[in-house]
Amino acid sequence: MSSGENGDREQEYVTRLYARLDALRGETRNRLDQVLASTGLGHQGLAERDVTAAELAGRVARLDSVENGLCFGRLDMCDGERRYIGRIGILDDTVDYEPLLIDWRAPAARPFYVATAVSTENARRRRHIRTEGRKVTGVRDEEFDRGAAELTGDPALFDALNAARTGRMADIVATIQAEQDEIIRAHHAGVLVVQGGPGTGKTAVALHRAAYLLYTRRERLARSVVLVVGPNATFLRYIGDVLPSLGETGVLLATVGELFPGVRADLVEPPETAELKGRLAMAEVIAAAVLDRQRVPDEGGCLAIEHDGETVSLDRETCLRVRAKAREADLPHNEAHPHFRRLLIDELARASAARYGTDPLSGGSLLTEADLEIIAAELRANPEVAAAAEAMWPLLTPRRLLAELYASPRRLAAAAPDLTPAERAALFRGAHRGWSPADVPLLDEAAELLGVDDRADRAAAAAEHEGRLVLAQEALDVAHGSRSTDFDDGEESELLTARDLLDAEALAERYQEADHRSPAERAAADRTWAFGHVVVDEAQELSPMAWRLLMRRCPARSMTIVGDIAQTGELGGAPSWDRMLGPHVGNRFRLAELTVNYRLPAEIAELAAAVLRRIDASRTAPRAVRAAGVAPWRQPVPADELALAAARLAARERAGAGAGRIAVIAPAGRLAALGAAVGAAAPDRVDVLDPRAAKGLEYDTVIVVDPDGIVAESPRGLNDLYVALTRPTQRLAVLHDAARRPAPPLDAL
Ligand SMILES: Nc1ncnc2c1ncn2[C@@H]1O[C@H](COP(=O)(O)OP(=O)(O)OP(=O)(O)O)[C@@H](O)[C@H]1O
Repeated sequence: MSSGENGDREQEYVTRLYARLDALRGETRNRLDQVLASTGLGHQGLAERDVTAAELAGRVARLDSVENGLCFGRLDMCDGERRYIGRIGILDDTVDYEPLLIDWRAPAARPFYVATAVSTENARRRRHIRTEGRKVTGVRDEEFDRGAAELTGDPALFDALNAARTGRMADIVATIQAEQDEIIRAHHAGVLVVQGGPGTGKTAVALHRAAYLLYTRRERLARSVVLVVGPNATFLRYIGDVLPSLGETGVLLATVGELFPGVRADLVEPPETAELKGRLAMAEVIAAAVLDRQRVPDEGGCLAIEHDGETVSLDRETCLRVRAKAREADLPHNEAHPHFRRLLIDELARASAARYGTDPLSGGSLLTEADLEIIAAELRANPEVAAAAEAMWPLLTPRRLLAELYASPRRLAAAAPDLTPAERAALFRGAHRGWSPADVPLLDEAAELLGVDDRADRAAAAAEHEGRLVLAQEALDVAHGSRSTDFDDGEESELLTARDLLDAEALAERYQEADHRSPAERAAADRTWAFGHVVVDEAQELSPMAWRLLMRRCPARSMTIVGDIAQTGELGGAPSWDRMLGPHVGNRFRLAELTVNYRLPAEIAELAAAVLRRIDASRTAPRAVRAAGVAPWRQPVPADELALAAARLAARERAGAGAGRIAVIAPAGRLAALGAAVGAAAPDRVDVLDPRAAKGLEYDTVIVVDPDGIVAESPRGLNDLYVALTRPTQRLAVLHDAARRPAPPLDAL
């Protein structure tokens, strides 16, 4: 990129933009201070103040977040118009509010991403402006009338692709490519699936699409929140800077395991158990487990209650009838409990009436409806009746249901008759040891079927309100008691006191703390939150049960789903998009494809493509846009020296990689030894991980240790190897046991 005269001129413009940005920040902060300081508002006024304050605080955060790379491009249109393109839109307050800077998401910015010499979109020139801090460091032009640079000749893109990795994903707003732009701005309102090989920018595109949707539908999405789902916490940390750098902070990033408020899903369990729990059949198991908790006396048994010195009993058939009637209401289990209890008491009352009040002559009842009601009222107060109702139709939390299911071979057998004994044994857990990520969709399923038992919450809320009333009354009494008594006759009645204006109820409302959490925080704490849009990354890994949970979180089915079927590593993951999404949206999803590999240099991409052919000969590998000049290499090492050799190589690569980052990717079984060796030789900027943890991440150099071990370690081992080989942006080394050549195609290195 050159700077020179153009650079000086752009520097002037950019300086002006930053001056305007500073002024906007100052104005917005002042308004926020004023709003926060406003007093004397009624209850309604306070609520409105909080909304305005949250809106202004969001605007301040947005203005602060765009400091770096505020302006990165300019479009010169054929009619002489100039458009500066940047992270946000800024208007000129001195001249008719002309746009000084156009938000990259605005329609007017689109030609910057899609114009070519063939289709110029009325643009004459595209200018890339590079800045460091507030200083313009380079300017480069593409003149469309002279033939715009091909993709392979775009230096702004190559600078970004060749830059050393920092361990945090960066936004690509200055270099979005046309096929990516089309997906980011897609009008499709429903489910959009983005399929693409590794390094095609799926994650980048999905995050920029979230930012785009927030821009175009801010009013609605800011309130209903965008949820971004990723495979693990490391990945979410890796992508965590992208949306804030685009000025979007009100987004919730979470793994599926984090989507059941109050549950920490940190239990590690065998992949086979996770796969089993992810099967669609588990929905039926949970439903059967709920029904199994609605108990009646065993064959030949009966329900017997001591009441009023007598035993009142219901036989099994009557209990079955009561249960069937309660089920007919088709309510969630907990919500049906009061109904069941009412029906049970009615039957007990009838049985009791039959004992006390049968006419010896006619056999009919001697008791009136009113008598029956009295007996029922007595039964309602009888603790034995309450205990029987609880035993037959217990109020259950999802956690209790699942923990007691896992803990009981009898319950497992009753709820999961179609599972094999070995599968049921895999679900069995003698003692409760916490929850795994695969348990979360099951807890969610249970929550749906059980319904909310919010009696405790309601009682707590009532107690709190009561407490506020007492406080308010005391406050009013103090105000009344401390009023001036120095009145002339008749004067007192002319003066209004706090008591005249307010009653305790109204004052209590004012004491009620406003909910100061952001919409994203509130969404995170609410299992029933309906997100406005859901982005799912590495979507191929999700189990059918996880999809059920996600679909519940997004009733509007406004979703961007990105992934690569060829990278599926989880046993319960997707074999195809149709199979995965069919049960939820049929064929009502749009499939878009990304075909260019921005991560891998051509030399490594070629090797990865050979592995892909072995996974599925019908799949086409994405085309690489650049060469690194370094062919991947293979190093045979005696088996017992693999860890040491990998550590030495990592240290050497680290010394040569500048500020870059290195990964050692190996079978899970080797991680402990490798971690120790690498930790001693090259403690920082080197990660040691298995392919599953490496999913979605990227490094300047990758050292794959024991590739055959990776393949052997899981039924989807070849997919895992594919993931490992597709993580580097520059260099790839393969270390293997010297006693054997690795399996093809790595043997050809
Ligand atoms: N238009 C672009 N400009 C600059 N960099 C880009 C562009 N598109 C993608 N990249 C970079 O390419 C790399 C790969 O992108 P990303 O991680 O989004 O790919 P992916 O398809 O999600 O890969 P995987 O399937 O391996 O997770 C990232 O460093 C990303 O920033």
